[in-house]
Amino acid sequence: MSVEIAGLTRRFGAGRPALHGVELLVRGGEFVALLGPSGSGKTTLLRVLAGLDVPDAGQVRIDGRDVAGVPARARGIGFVFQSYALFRHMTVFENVAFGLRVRPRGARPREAEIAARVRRLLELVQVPELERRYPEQISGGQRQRVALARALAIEPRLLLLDEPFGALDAQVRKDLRIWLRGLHDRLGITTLFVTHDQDEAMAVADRIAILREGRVAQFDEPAALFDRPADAFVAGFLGEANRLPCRVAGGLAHFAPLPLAPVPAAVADGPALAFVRPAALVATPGGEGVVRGARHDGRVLHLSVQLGDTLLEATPAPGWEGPRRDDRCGLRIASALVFPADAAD
Ligand SMILES: Nc1ncnc2c1ncn2[C@@H]1O[C@H](COP(=O)(O)OP(=O)(O)OP(=O)(O)O)[C@@H](O)[C@H]1O
Repeated sequence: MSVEIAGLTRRFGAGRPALHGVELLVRGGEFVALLGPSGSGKTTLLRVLAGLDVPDAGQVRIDGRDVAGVPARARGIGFVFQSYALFRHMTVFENVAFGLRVRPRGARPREAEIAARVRRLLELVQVPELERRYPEQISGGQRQRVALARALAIEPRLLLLDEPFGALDAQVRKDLRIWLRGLHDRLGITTLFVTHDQDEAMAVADRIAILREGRVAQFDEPAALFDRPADAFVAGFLGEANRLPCRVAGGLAHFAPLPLAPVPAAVADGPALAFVRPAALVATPGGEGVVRGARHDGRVLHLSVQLGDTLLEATPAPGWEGPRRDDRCGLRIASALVFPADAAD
């Protein structure tokens, strides 16, 4: 089911709106992550989509239909919010059955059908043996699976997940996100997923919407966001990057007084800011830099290099075996993302 969001604005009192003209077009069956700094409006956006909050302006269309005035329960949306924990006084079974039991009489399935559907869902989320337990008797990861089963019980057309794995440790999170993506692919439900975790967003989403101060800064595939950020905010927000003030003249960014060769820059002449990923800052033996730290992450070696007063994250050139602390080195920029300084943060 597609989701079209146009000009969506939500204010809470005076000051900057929580949502400030959000535009987003999510295709049916897509898995979209919403990523952004704290307070950028991610949760507010999900709440408005779910019908739990009302926008001051703008439109939400689900499968082409304007949902303004449609109450949450009638929207056919499943959600897993951190704040919507499982009901503690209900068993796992009753938690999952809840969404079906509260339906109006005419739309409510018969008891045998509810039971069959709950068991199918518990199989689907791989916790069929837990149906008689209470939430406090199962693990955090199992609770999240049950919460998801509860959200899926109403056969939603759209699934909204707000940091569903937030409280879990790193390995469980990883396992669950892979599993969630597989589940999404099997069921084909359009999914919007809020996360703080860039790696998580990159790993699960078809496309990522980067939110900033209540607006969508960029909405694109993970690799495109990384390689072709729309602005300095996105370039600095996603992944690691060295930020190097520079001056652009005639299509080249110059880094004086730092001893770095100029690089091509497609921006107007004037002060600018270059973002250089550590992998694109190549260190070679001998030169004006000094290796201050070397760290292996199991795959590649990361160097901290002091150049003048600046500490930069770099990568040794192929063939430079085992650079050590206090070694001298030179640096070469293999590629940079350059933005005019006045537009940069
Ligand atoms: N009920 C509310 N009353 C007043 N202000 C609110 C309310 N809900 C959200 N806000 C404000 O709206 C802005 C956006 O909040 P929101 O929770 O949507 O951000 P977020 O991106 O989800 O943040 P986080 O990553 O920290 O969860 C924040 O400045 C927040 O303080």
